[in-house]
Amino acid sequence: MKPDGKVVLLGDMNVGKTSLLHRYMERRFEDTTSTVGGAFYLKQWGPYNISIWDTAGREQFHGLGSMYCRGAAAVILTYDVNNLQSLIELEDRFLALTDTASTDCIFAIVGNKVDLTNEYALLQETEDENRPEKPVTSCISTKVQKQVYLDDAVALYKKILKYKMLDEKDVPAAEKMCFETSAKTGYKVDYLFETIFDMVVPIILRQQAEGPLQTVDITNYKSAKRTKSGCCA
Ligand SMILES: Nc1nc2c(ncn2[C@@H]2O[C@H](COP(=O)(O)OP(=O)(O)OP(=O)(O)O)[C@@H](O)[C@H]2O)c(=O)[nH]1
Ligand SMILES: [Mg+2]
Repeated sequence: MKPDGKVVLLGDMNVGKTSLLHRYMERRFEDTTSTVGGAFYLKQWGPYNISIWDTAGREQFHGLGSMYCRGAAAVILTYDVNNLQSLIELEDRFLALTDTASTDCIFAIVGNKVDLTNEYALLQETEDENRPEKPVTSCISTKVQKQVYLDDAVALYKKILKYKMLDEKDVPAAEKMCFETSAKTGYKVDYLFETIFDMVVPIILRQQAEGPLQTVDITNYKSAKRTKSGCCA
């Protein structure tokens, strides 16, 4: 089965890429083990099958990153809001891996683990009451001051546009493409993936109009039905 489009999660080890994808696809937060290589889930979105690739953040697997990004319609650059270095790494180490992505690839920047910050209670209050998956109130009292703010992510988004030589008016606004999430509570996880899938559809249509997608290596295919997390060999 050949996916119609491809979304790739990139970012440093331990930022929560596997947990985000697991939360979205399996509706759960579980203990993970550090990813080895990469794995993908298939998500049906309307008439399209979108593959969502989880990659390994560990340095030793870095060489694989550009292979996973080949032909990608969207790249989700993930950092941990409590770890400034994880944002810096996105620019220093991961951005270059996206050179193999589709020319009209969209970029999202995602700060995960907001549940650990002292801002989280406030964020929850502003959440829509009718959301199907309301975040559970955490009882952890060891909240910390965030290390990375949305403005920092917006600044990175603008640097990406520069790097890609894209004009701000030709791409989605930075404010729309910078997200803060919690894989642990589910905060904004559906919103993140579904915003991106909607944006990927026109890219799929364009890719299909222009000819077949590059072949996707399915040796690491992970069925969406399987529940074991961290199983990426
Ligand atoms: N509190 C909190 N912990 C999280 C969250 N997301 C992930 N974690 C924890 O952070 C650790 C790393 O999560 P992973 O999802 O394995 O991170 P990863 O980015 O896939 O790491 P690599 O596979 O090594 O690249 C695990 O202990 C998770 O339980 C979150 O939103 N909140
Ligand atoms: Mg992982």
